[in-house]
Amino acid sequence: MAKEYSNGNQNSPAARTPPPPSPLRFSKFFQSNMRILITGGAGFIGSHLVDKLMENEKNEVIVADNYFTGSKDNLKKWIGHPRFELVRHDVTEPLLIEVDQIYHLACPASPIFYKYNPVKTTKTNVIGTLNMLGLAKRVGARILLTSTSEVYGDPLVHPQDESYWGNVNPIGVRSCYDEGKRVAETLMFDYHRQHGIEIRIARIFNTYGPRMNIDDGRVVSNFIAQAIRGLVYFYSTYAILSSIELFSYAIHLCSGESLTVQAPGTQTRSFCYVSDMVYGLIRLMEGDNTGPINIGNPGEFTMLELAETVKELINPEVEIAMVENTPDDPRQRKPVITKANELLGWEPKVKLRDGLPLMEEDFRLRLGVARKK
Ligand SMILES: NC(=O)c1ccc[n+]([C@@H]2O[C@H](COP(=O)([O-])OP(=O)(O)OC[C@H]3O[C@@H](n4cnc5c(N)ncnc54)[C@H](O)[C@@H]3O)[C@@H](O)[C@H]2O)c1
Ligand SMILES: O=c1ccn([C@@H]2O[C@H](COP(=O)(O)OP(=O)(O)O[C@H]3OC[C@@H](O)[C@H](O)[C@H]3O)[C@@H](O)[C@H]2O)c(=O)[nH]1
Repeated sequence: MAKEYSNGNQNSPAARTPPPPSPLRFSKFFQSNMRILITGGAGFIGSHLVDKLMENEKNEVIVADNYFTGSKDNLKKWIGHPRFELVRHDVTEPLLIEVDQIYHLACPASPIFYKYNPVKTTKTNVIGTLNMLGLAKRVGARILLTSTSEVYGDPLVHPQDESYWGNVNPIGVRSCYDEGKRVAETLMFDYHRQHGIEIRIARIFNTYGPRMNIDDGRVVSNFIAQAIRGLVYFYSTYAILSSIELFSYAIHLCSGESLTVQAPGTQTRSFCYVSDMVYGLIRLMEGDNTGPINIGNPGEFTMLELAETVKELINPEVEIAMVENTPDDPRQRKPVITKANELLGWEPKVKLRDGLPLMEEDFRLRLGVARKK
């Protein structure tokens, strides 16, 4: 008698049994426990996150980046590693891969770069985040968005905790970034509520450290590069033309390598060292809370105080110059980190005075300027 069910019958129990796993499942080839996508992983924070995640041998890391502000150089130690893949990809286009977690960082972070092509910045934040949420939905991945303190705009509440809704100009030159990130947060929560996607949102405050672009334009990288370049110009000229040192000093003053404090200089920021940031992001991804959660260092400094600190630590000779500011510059920023502390067991460890010299070393190497004995 013919078998009642055959494999060809789509309604048979046999046909409904899932197929056995690939015979390569237990082969000698590497099988990771966790495949992690990092968009924007060739950038400053992203590349440090790659370093940390690659330390775990059970992780396989894929970076997707269009290299607008990032660089393969930041990842050179991983290129060719069997657990690492680097893909040139713009997140405004869909990406079809299979991953377990997505750290979605892709977006220029420095004001001069995000203002360079504001329409593209909005597209990156909105379409890019939609695409990554679509990917998370298709494969059931958990997704973390690196949002920003800029969602608080020019805050009327100080310090800022996560319940504050912000004071953002919707039509200003910074809006592509600020409003772009606010929409990205909205999309994250709507995908969470509507489709059950597992989301995590970090609100990052000004972060600094090695590998920032030397011409990034943000305040810490500007001041460190200016202090080092100021030194090289002064000392090299001094060494060669010691008899006319006054002349060389005059040239040094005219060389533009003063610390450019944008007026009024009393505006404040809180600076987080990059290793603290990366640890916070991983704690958030691995914990149970959706966020948004502030991740930043609550130490608060005026830009004049920052300039004085850089001057003292790196180049006591360098001048401080007051220059014109840009529109909509927030007057104050300081995170409340109670949520990060209580929910993630996280707090920053590196003080500004300890982090600046670590960054100085990296900038000296890249600028080819040794510390003067
Ligand atoms: N560094 C900070 O102080 C800070 C503060 C708040 C939020 N953030 C957020 O953290 C993330 C990383 O910041 P960062 O300081 O490392 O900046 P970064 O500019 O060094 O890195 C951003 C990366 O994203 C890539 N990128 C930009 N647009 C892309 C696109 N359309 N498709 C694919 N890749 C793209 C860039 O090439 C770069 O590698 C950003 O989302 C930023 O908004 C950073
Ligand atoms: O050379 C400079 C550069 C900047 N500044 C001042 O330094 C302060 C900080 O400016 P930055 O360019 O470093 O960045 P901001 O803190 O304004 O925003 C940054 O932090 C939040 C992130 O989301 C963004 O990555 C970035 O926009 C501003 O008040 C600015 O006027 C200077 O005084 N001199």
